[in-house]
Amino acid sequence: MSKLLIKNIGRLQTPLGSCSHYGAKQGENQKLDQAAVLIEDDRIKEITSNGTLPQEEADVVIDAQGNLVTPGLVEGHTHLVFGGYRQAEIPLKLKGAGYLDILRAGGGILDTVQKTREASKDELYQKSRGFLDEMLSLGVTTCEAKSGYGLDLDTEVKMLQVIRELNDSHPVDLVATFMGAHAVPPEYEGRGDAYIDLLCREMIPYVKEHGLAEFCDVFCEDSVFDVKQSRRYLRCARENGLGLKIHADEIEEIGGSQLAGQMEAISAEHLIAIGEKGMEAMAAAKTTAMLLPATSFYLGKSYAPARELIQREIPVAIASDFNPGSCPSLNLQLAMNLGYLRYKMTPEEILTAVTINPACAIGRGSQVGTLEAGKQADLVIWDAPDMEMLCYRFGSNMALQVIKKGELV
Ligand SMILES: O=C(O)CC1=NCN=C1
Ligand SMILES: [Zn+2]
Repeated sequence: MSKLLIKNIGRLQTPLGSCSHYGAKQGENQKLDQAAVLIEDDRIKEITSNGTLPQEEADVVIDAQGNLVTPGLVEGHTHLVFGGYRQAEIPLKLKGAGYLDILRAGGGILDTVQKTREASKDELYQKSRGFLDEMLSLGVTTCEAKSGYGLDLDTEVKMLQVIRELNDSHPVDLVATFMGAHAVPPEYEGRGDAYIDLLCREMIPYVKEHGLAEFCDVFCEDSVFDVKQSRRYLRCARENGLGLKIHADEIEEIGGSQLAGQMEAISAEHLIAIGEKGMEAMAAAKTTAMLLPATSFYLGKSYAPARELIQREIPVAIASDFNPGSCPSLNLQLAMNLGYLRYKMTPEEILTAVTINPACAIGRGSQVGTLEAGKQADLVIWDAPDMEMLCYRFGSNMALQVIKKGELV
């Protein structure tokens, strides 16, 4: 049994509990000064404060040098696994082409689909492993990853197997989401309903039977999948015992966030264009709003109404949305900065939004997302005295040391 002590923690800041926080609770953090954490194997054993230390001896001692310590960051929304890149879209965007214009012209997601179908599993594995190494160095200790660049069974399975193999081999814990309804593949062009039939008849049952994903996600958007198609796909996911997520109201408001609330989806993602009815439905269902501010930044779009979502007592999470098309940045710290500067969330609300709330939105709220005895020992020692400094500084990696399952990584 190994024992690790982290001492001289100037400030230990964490949400508490295993449930998502909303409304006034979005900003509720425990703040302990002059703290210490005793870790036994991969679990937190004891937390002390005000200069006292745990009684038990430790094998290894880390001096946090008076810095801030928080839970490891939980990245709640990525398209981590993909072939190729889409840097060629930038000149088009800068000339005014919209995200959906590029998709309708057969580029965008479908460009990545072609490159992902062509890529070998090992090539995808190595590339994604490199991204995870970088995310870990930024303080991310748990990460959701979606499929959705295959749009045929073989390639979707290839992507989900890459996620499973990364989860087995990399320190970062991964949670897989099947997103076969990311776009209509070329071979089904103009036949979206028939593709939804294929997803429901063949792909979702296969994914469930082989334990390849815990959630299903759909891109409910103008010119992609409408509410009717999204509902049919999510009903099939629910019948197969998979959790429900939905890319909703990213570009146009077509009713995705309303559908999320009506179906009691665990989360709805993007919400830049969310309206009154969508907020009402999500508030009633306590569906988590997974906000993606770096995508707003990159697309030059407006920002989701985070303050109103908090006011409506909808749980708010913040994620990177790392993907080759609408957000080629995996930096969750940047998303935190944008949460401060553009969503006008407080540092406490932001900490909740990148720890316990995304942990709950990917089914890991009882294991990670807070620093408490019994939780998994995933922590970050920051080059900052407090959360205000962490949200204020941007462009640098502020993570000094990352502890994953009780080990310095
Ligand atoms: O464009 C992409 O590859 C990722 C994306 N899916 C839905 N919105 C963005
Ligand atoms: Zn996304």
